[in-house]
Amino acid sequence: MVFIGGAGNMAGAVIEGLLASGYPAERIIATGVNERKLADFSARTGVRVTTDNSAAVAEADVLVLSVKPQVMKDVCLSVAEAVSARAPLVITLAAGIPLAAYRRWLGTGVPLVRAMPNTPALVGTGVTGLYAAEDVSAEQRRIAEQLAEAVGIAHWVDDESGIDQVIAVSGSGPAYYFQFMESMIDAAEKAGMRREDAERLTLQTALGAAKLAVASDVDVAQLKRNVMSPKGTTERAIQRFLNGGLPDLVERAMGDCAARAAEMAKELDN
Ligand SMILES: NC(=O)C1=CN([C@@H]2O[C@H](COP(=O)(O)OP(=O)(O)OC[C@H]3O[C@@H](n4cnc5c(N)ncnc54)[C@H](O)[C@@H]3O)[C@@H](O)[C@H]2O)C=CC1
Ligand SMILES: O=C(O)[C@@H]1CCC=N1
Repeated sequence: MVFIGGAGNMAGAVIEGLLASGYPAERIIATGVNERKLADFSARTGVRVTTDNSAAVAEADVLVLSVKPQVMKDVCLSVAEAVSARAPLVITLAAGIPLAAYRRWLGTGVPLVRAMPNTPALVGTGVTGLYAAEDVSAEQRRIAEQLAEAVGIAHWVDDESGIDQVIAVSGSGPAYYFQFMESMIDAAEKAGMRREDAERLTLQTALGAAKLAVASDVDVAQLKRNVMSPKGTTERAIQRFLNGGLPDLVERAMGDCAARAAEMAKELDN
């Protein structure tokens, strides 16, 4: 399996998640532009690394594209010949680039899957949204799904636009929770707690809440009510969030996120 941009944040998280799930390091090649960064990544993970994208593609059965959207076109054009010659299953992780763009850049005969993972793949708790073009075989879909499931859960969408909804929920979602944790840590520190204590308590609380929600039969609204004693402390805090418009703010932020994905697609210069 070849990852173009393999030592980056997202591909690096997927690769490390794959290795932790038992995938052999010698079957992975990661490419990049920064030799030092690649050497560090190889030393840490044991995967093969190279700055030569086309040479790596020549060995690929599965090719994962994980460079920034802004450089994706140039990268695809530069490996198009190698991709046609090898005909690997191509899985792209990029936000905001429709499959139609890859067909223009790589040619029409290439089996294409869009995957939208998230960085908790690094610890095996990722979510990966998947969308396959019609000409992708059942076996190739299974390969993409296995890759996703090695690092967390997989979620297929029927329409390509569904990927933008996945971005708004789970692709970008970890950052929403990190923002919330950061705000809690800052507030606790301001109130007088030592920062390291504020971090420890905030992170364990986030972990506990997520674990409880996943393990529980009741929905999150009920779990919230279970913490709120009538006229108690939690009720006061939740009231502040509601008065401050948190639900509407979350809805608008997620709408902005999905809209940005659609906007990025329009910014492509073919
Ligand atoms: N970071 C995230 O949480 C998520 C990112 N994505 C997508 O993943 C893609 C990568 O994002 P990140 O990992 O965050 O960015 P990143 O900047 O951490 O990684 C991109 C990597 O590509 C390498 N690169 C740049 N030009 C190259 C070239 N010509 N050939 C080979 N490698 C090259 C860079 O050195 C870098 O290591 C983006 O398209 C993004 O939309 C998708 C889901 C979540
Ligand atoms: O912020 C971004 O554009 C990427 C896509 C999803 C998460 N990070």
